[in-house]
Amino acid sequence: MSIARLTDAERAEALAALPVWHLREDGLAIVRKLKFADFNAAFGFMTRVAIQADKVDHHPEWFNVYNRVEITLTTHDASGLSRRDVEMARFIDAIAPQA
Ligand SMILES: C[C@H](O)[C@H](O)[C@H]1CNC2=NC(N)=NC(=O)C2=N1
Repeated sequence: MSIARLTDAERAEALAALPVWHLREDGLAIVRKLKFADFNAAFGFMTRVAIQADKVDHHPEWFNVYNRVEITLTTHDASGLSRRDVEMARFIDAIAPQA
């Protein structure tokens, strides 16, 4: 099912409210890097994100090495950013350890 891509104004507003995320160079995704105490903490976090992702049918692109996780959010069905990315970013920020 298709979902609307954010307008430039909506994207700017969303990013202003997500200060720990940055816009990917092509403007089609947002990225956040996280660091945890160890692999167990990183993978525990990823598991919680995975359960939420499946629940809302919106899945992250991510990369993990030991205690580091890099998350990219984009909406494939919109070929860019949608409100689903913003909602997922908010969920991630809510469960991420404080920086
Ligand atoms: C069929 C299924 O609903 C879609 O393919 C969903 C699954 N998860 C998804 N995840 C992301 N990140 N973008 C999508 O467009 C997307 N679409």
